[in-house]
Parts: sequence; C-alpha cells; structure tokens
Amino acid sequence: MSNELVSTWCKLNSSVPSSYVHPEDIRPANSVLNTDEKIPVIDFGGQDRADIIRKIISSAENYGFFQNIMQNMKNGDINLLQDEVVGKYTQQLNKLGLKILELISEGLGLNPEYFNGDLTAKPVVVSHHYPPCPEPGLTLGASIHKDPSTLTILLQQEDIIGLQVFKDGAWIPIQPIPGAFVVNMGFMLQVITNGKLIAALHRVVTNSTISRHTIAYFMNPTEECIVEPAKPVITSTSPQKYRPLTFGQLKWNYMNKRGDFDAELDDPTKSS
Ligand SMILES: O=C(O)CCC(=O)C(=O)O
Ligand SMILES: [Fe+2]
Repeated sequence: MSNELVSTWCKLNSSVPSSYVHPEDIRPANSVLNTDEKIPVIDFGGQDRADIIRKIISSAENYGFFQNIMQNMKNGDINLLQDEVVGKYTQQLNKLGLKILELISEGLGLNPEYFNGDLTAKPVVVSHHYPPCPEPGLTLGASIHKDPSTLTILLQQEDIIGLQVFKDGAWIPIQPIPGAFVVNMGFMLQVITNGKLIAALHRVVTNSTISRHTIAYFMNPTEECIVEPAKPVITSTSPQKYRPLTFGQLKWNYMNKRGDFDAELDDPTKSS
C-alpha cells in the first residue's frame, strides 16, 4: 500500500494492515470507556470572570481538558465559525488562547502577561483527516499522547466522536458541541504550573463508517525558550518538580521517550 493514501486504501479493504494494528494492551477494543462522565463545558459568554476562572482552573486540574462555548455573544469578538480565511481564523484562535492563558494566570497568581511572549510565539495549525477504518477496535486514529504544547485548541467535526481523554483508568469520549472548542493543557503548561494543571493523555479512535476532520491549533514556545515552573506556584507544600529546559530539549525528550516527558524530568536536581 506504499503508494496509496490511507483514505483510498480504506475504501478497498476490510481489514487494517498489520503495521496499523496496535499492541493488545492499548487497543480500543481492550480498554475501559467511561461514557457517564463529561469533560466540563465552560461558557465564556458568562459575565462572572471569577467564576469562569474557577471553572477553568478546576477543569485543568482534574481533567486537563474543557470545552469552551460562547453563549449570548453579542456581535462577536470571536466570529470564529464565520471566518473562512485561515489567517483570520488563526488570529482569532491566538486571541482566544491568550485570553484563556490570561485567565489561568489570574487564577494561579501569575502575571497576566506571563504567556504573551516566547511561551506562545510559535503556533502551529494542523488539519487532521481520519478516514473510516474497517477494524476500529484494533487501531487508533491518533496514538495515546500528551500534547507537547503550551495550550491546544481543537475544532472538532460536529457529528462524530473520536477524541477520548484518559482519567482515573478509563477513557472519556469528548462529545462535540456545535460552536465549541476543545481546549487542553499542553505539557509546557504542566511544567510552568509545577504540575498543578495537567496535560492529560488522550487518543483518537476511528469508526468504520464516517471520516472525521479536526483542526488543531497548538500554541507552542520558541525552540530556545526556557520552560520552567513559575515562581508563584513553587511553595513549601509544592516544591519544584521540574528543572528548567528549553522547549527544544523538552521536545527532544518527548520524541525519545515515546511521549513520556515526565520520566526524565521528575528529578529537578538533575542537570540537563
Ligand atoms: O483530532 C483530534 O481529535 C485530536 C488530535 C490531537 O490530539 C492532536 O493533534 O494532538
Ligand atoms: Fe493531542
């Protein structure tokens, strides 16, 4: 199948090629789903700033994820869905992401502009296409991972569930909500908040009938930017967990540890 697109191949075959079959222990067919729990939905159109901040922090601590909706938006700061031009779209997403990071900063006692420079200076937009898959139980659309970003904002196709978040030993499917964005904390935010906010493991499952599209906006630091726990979050009860490393080094660790950033980092006394 080397010269074919996966999407073409999928229409012609009734099984997945062996190279796509995941080891038994991480196959969707063998994992526990939790369909009773939902990740929190936060209405940014609400008036009570302190309440929005509380909800963001609590979602980021417990799930590493939330969905963001805008009810009662008046003629729109953020007419995201109407913007067809990618440039405009990413500008708006950047605004939304910086707003969320400002609210997080406020909630954690950081300078409101903490994230405005190098920590978010290199955003990347990725469009994902997941074709239907003949054997969804054996493979994954996106393998289990944490995002190596500061913050990720994802627009999901409305009519189909693919993204799942790991919490308490089970996978919670993220139900798409029209007009909502899925927001998740990247590993850089976990480091900066000294582990208070979590970059949750997530994965994408496939299905045998419908293809799925998503657009991910990753707010990434510059390569040279030093990522380290912010001073205000280091306390006697929460001593420094991560040593300072550049984003480039962190990404290198990530690639070489197959998505496990933490192993190398937990000992802050180790030098790089
Ligand atoms: O497409 C999705 O639903 C999620 C993709 C994802 O997790 C990623 O690009 O990091
Ligand atoms: Fe991801």
